[in-house]
Amino acid sequence: MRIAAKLKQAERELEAANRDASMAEWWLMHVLDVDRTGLLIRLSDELTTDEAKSFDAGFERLLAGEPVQHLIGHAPFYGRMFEVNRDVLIPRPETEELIEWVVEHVHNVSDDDIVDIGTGSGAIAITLSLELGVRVKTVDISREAIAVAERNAAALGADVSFYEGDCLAPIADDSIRILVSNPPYIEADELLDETVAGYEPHLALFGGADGLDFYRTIIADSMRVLCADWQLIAFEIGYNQGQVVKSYLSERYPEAETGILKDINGKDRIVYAVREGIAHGNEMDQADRS
Ligand SMILES: C[S@@+](CC[C@H](N)C(=O)[O-])C[C@H]1O[C@@H](n2cnc3c(N)ncnc32)[C@H](O)[C@@H]1O
Repeated sequence: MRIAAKLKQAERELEAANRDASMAEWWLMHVLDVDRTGLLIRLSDELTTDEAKSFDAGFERLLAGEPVQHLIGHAPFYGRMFEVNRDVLIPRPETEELIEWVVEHVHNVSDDDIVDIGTGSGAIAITLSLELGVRVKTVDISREAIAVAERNAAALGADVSFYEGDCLAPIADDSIRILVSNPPYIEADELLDETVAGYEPHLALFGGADGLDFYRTIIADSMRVLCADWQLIAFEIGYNQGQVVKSYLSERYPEAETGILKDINGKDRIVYAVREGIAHGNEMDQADRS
C-alpha cells in the first residue's frame, strides 16, 4: 500500500473511533524516521512490509486511546523533545505560553531565584533554566516523575535542582523571587477523555473538589518563600478558574498587580501577580542602564 493511502485510512479509522486523527501522521513520521517534509517526499512510495508491521502494531494502541507521545516516548515542548511516560503529564502547548510570558517579564535572574511547583516531565523548570541560563528549583511529590525529569535535565543539559515533597514545603524560607506552577487543577468529579484519564497520572490532573486546592495551598505558603524583592508569581489555570485564582492572589498580595492572560484559543490560561513597579521588568532594565 502506498504511504499516502495508509495515512488516509489510518486518519479515517481514528476519526471513527473519536480519536485525534493527527496522531496518525505523527506516528507514521516516527515509524519512517522522517520529519513532515520527509513524509511529503515519500507519500507516493510503497510502505515496506517491516514499516507496515511497525505502523500497525502501534496503530492498534492509538485506536485503543493511548497517546502517541507514549508510543514515541517523547513529546515536544518549546522546541525541545522531552521523555514522557505514564508517570508524567505530557507537556501541553498551552504551557509554552506560560514560559513565554515569564521569560518576557523577569529580569536580572540569578541561580535559585526561580521555583516551579509540580515538576512532571520537567518541562517548565528545564525550559526556564535553558532559556534564562540559570539554575532552577523544582518540587514534585512523585518520585517517579522526578526520575523522568532528572533524565530530561541531563539529556538537555539544564541546571535544575529537584526536591521531592509537598508543594512549597521543601523550599527554604525567603529565597525565591519567581514562583511558577502548572499544578493539578481539574475538578475531582470531572469526566475526562480516556486518552487523558486512562494514560496520564491522576496525581498530575486532579486539584480537589473544586480543582483549586493547589492554588490555595501554594499561595498561602508563598509569603514564607518569597524574598522582599520578589518579581512575579505565574500559574497555569483551567479556563474557568481565572477570576477566583486572581482574587486569591490579590487578597494575599494587595500591593501587587494581578492579571489574567488568555491562550491562543481565547481561553483564560495564566494568572499572574507582579510586584508593584516591575510589571515591565525588561523595559525598566533598559531604562536603568541608559
Ligand atoms: C499538571 S502536572 C504539571 C507538570 C509539568 N510542570 C508540566 O507543566 O507539564 C502537575 C504536577 O504536580 C505534581 N504534584 C501533585 N501533587 C503535588 C504536591 N502535593 N506537591 C508537589 N507536586 C505535586 C504531579 O505529580 C505533577 O507532576
